[in-house]
Amino acid sequence: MKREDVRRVDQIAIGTYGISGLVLMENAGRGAAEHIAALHHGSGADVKRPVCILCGPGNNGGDGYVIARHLELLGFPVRIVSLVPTDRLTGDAFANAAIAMKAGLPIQVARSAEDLEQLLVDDEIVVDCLLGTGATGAPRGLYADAVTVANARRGVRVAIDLPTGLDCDTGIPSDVTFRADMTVTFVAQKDGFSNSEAKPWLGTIHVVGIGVPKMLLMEFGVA
Ligand SMILES: NC(=O)C1=CN([C@@H]2O[C@H](COP(=O)(O)OP(=O)(O)OC[C@H]3O[C@@H](n4cnc5c(N)ncnc54)[C@H](OP(=O)(O)O)[C@@H]3O)[C@@H](O)[C@H]2O)[C@H](O)CC1
Ligand SMILES: [K+]
Repeated sequence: MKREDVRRVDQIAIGTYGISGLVLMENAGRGAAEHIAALHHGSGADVKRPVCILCGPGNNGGDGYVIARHLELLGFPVRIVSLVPTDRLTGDAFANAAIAMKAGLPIQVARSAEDLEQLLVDDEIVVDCLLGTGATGAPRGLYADAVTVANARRGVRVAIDLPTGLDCDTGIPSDVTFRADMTVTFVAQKDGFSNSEAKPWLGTIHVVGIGVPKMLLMEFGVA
């Protein structure tokens, strides 16, 4: 699907079908958490690798707060690094950040590249909830820093909905693009994911359904 179509599906699911955006976000985050947890089984060790979730200013970041809550339930040590103060979040993202805060999930705010250098460490699962379908152009400022630092760390990288920096309609990566080992994308594959240029940045792709009715998916030709 094209970026604007998947955003339209989101709006219709909420506006016409009456599904709460919180329900869509919960389905997205829970589905993503289950794929991240499945990464662990291969290692055999019963110690679960710590997970660091990088959250941006929008609903892609909002997914990260849901992912954190579900991964904690699955036994993973989780922490959230937000690139914005949580009171800057709005809507469903703010709602889930507030739940995460009340639930005692560790949240740190990164305000500079230096902060990010200290906050991101090796041997973690790093989850990219920085920018999703709301991104326009190459990652700017602190978002570019976060991608650069995350790519430099030794660990497993997971992109949520799309790797920050990758244009999901064309598959063309920016100079600074999150190099994911796995991408969990919502509703349907994004058209750009079929571009071979995108492969090094996507890793293994999983599509997670978020409860959008089949009738609506059929209208957009994805069911
Ligand atoms: N049906 C679905 O697919 C669902 C998707 N979900 C998730 O929601 C995101 C889309 O969320 P949205 O809030 O629309 O957008 P983002 O989270 O991607 O954030 C975009 C904001 O980030 C700023 N921005 C945009 N481009 C850049 C850039 N190049 N560099 C830095 N910052 C950027 C911008 O904020 P401003 O204040 O600067 O305008 C954008 O507003 C989707 O991807 C899914 O993960 C739902 O959770 C479930 C349903
Ligand atoms: K992302």
